[in-house]
Amino acid sequence: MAGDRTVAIGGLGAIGAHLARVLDAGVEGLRLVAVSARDQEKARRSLVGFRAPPRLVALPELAEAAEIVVEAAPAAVFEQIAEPAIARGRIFVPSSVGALLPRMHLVARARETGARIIVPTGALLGLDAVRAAAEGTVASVTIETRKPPRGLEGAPYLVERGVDLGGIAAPTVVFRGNAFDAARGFPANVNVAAALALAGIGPERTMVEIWADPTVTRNTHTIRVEAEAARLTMTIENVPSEENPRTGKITPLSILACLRGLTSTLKVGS
Ligand SMILES: NC(=O)C1=CN([C@@H]2O[C@H](COP(=O)(O)OP(=O)(O)OC[C@H]3O[C@@H](n4cnc5c(N)ncnc54)[C@H](O)[C@@H]3O)[C@@H](O)[C@H]2O)C=CC1
Ligand SMILES: O=C([O-])CC(=O)C(=O)O
Repeated sequence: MAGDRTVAIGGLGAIGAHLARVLDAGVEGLRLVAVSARDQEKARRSLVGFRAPPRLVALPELAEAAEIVVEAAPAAVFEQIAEPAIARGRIFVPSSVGALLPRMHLVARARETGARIIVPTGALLGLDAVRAAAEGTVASVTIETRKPPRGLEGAPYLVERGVDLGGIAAPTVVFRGNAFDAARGFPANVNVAAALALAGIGPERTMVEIWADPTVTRNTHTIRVEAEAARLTMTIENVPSEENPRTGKITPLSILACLRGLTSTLKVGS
C-alpha cells in the first residue's frame, strides 16, 4: 500500500527466506521490494508462489531499493550490505551482529548520514531489561551458550586449534572469554553475545562461555546480569531451524517483531 515502508533482505537462508515469505503474505505497514541471494536459481525457486515477488539484486543494491535493509547473510559479506545501507541513511537491521563489533565506525558513520542501526533481540531474550539495567550501574554480564556439537562445527576458533567435536560424549566448555573474542572465534554462533554486549556493558566486559553439549537438542542461552537495580537470570532454549542448525527458529520471528515495532502504533517493550 502507498505509505508502506519498503524492506530489502540480504540473504535468503534460514532467516531471510522465512522473513521474506511472511512479509509477502502481508504485514501491515511493510512491503518487501528486493532480496539478494548467492544462488540465483535457488532464490527464484524460493520466490515461487509469492504474491508480489521482490526484485533479485546484488548485495550493494539493496540499499538503493528500500528504506529498511535487513542483513541475513554470512558474516563474511556483512560490509557489502551494511556500508551502502548506512551511506544512504537507511534503517539497517543486522542479523550477523558479531560482525558489527569490530566495525563500530559504522555507528559513527550512521550518525553523519542519518542512518539507524537497529539490532534485533534475535535468538536471545531480555535485552529490554539489560538496557534498562545498563542505564544504572552494572557489575557484571555473562552469557552461557550450549549447543549440540554439530551446531558449533567449523567455528574458526575450533578449526585453528584442531578441536574435533565429533567424539564429544559429555558437555565440554570450548571457549571462555569476552564477547569480542567470542564473536571473532565463533562468527556463526555468538551473535547473541554480541547483541547482549551492545545492550549492556560492551564487548570487553561481557563474558561468554560456550559449551559443546551432546545432551541438549536446543541452542540454549543463559544470561546473568548483576546490577544495582536488579539481578537477572534468563534462559532461552531455541529449536534449531531445519535449514541451518546453528540458527534458532525464533530468529526470523524476532526480526519480524522488530520490523513491526518500526511501524506499529502500539509498541510494547523498550
Ligand atoms: N542475531 C541472532 O540472534 C542470530 C544471527 N544469526 C546470523 O544471521 C546470519 C544469517 O543466518 P542464516 O539465515 O541462518 O544463514 P544461512 O546460511 O541459512 O543463510 C545465509 C544466506 O545468505 C546467502 N548469501 C551468502 N553469500 C551471499 C552473497 N554474496 N550475496 C547474497 N547472498 C548471499 C546464502 O545463499 C544464504 O541463503 C548469519 O550470520 C548467522 O550467524 C543466526 C542466528 C541468530
Ligand atoms: O541460538 C541461535 O539460534 C543462534 C546463536 O546462538 C547466535 O547466532 O548467536
